[in-house]
Amino acid sequence: MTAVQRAPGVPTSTPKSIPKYQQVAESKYELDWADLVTLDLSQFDVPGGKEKLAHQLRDAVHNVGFFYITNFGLSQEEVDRQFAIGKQVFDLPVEDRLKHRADLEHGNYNGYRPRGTIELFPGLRDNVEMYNMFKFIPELERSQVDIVNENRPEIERFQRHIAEDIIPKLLSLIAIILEVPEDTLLNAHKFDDVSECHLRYITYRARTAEENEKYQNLYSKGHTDFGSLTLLFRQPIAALQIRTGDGTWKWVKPYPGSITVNIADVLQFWTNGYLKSSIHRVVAPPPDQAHLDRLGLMYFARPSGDTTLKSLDSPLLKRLGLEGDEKAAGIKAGDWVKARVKGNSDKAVEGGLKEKAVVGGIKVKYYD
Ligand SMILES: O=C(O)CCC(=O)C(=O)O
Ligand SMILES: [Fe+2]
Repeated sequence: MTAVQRAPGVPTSTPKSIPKYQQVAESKYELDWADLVTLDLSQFDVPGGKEKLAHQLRDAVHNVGFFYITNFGLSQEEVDRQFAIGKQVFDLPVEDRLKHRADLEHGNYNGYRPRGTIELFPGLRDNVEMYNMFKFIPELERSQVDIVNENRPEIERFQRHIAEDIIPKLLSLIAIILEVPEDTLLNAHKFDDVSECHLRYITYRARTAEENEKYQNLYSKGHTDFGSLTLLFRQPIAALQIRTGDGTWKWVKPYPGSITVNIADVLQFWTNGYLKSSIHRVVAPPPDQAHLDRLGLMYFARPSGDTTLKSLDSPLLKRLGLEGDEKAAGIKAGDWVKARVKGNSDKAVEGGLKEKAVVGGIKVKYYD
């Protein structure tokens, strides 16, 4: 394993003990769940396994943009330790987190994003807080709350397993689908390269029934993610919904031992739309969970900042006639992500924002 880079002043003492995290029970409500495929990543290294997984994934990444993975090499105990650390971070007085606020105004997500940064409707702000930890490499070092410093080796091991094992497997499968050399996408996602990849602790503070009505039950507007792949560790509080081709919303069921994965913008650009950066939103949980603060754990994979959004040279895309629209070719992936982060600070408009210019004349859509 690569040596852990320690930031100056990071204590090396044994971390203080943290209460075990207890995941809540699933909702009893039978919701309109999305039907998503599950990839068993333990099959990746068996002979012929990759090809089978790629075959299984093809429709999901092209038409749906969401799927589950299982057997990804992290135990529920290791995952729950991250939830436990995340809980400690959000249990701190807000002033402690604010000392490590991300420079959102310049499109930088590294650090704490306070509640209320996004205006969902005019005068109505969000209930989301995030603590984003970029890769622990010297160029991306920043100050952190003590609880993160104290548990840094464990957080880094977790983050590295995702970045150096799970993400490469998924990117290889996508390369197989696109009929490009298996390391094509991987080469743009090296751990030591500067990128916006991050591990995120996130919490949605519960709202009252009156608040939910005012907000039309919306916690987070329908959006696409900015980078290449998003991993959402199992979250038993139902709230995530994906938008299907016919414009209806389906709930994402939290299956034990799974991670929900979605395709994000950069993969869509690289494939001229063949891979679907799919629209999702977060809404108030069903009545038996609506009173609970919803803690989440996510990983956002994003390519090296200096790669561009130019589409890949892929035999599959050629056969499908999906080359050509090169509006995005000159845009750097890092600039795209920064512009989208910055755009989150824009004011809400009366009647709902439907479309917003990001960079290079390219627009994204938003949904209530
Ligand atoms: O909290 C969730 O379930 C999804 C959050 C999300 O879509 C995001 O942070 O981009
Ligand atoms: Fe998202």
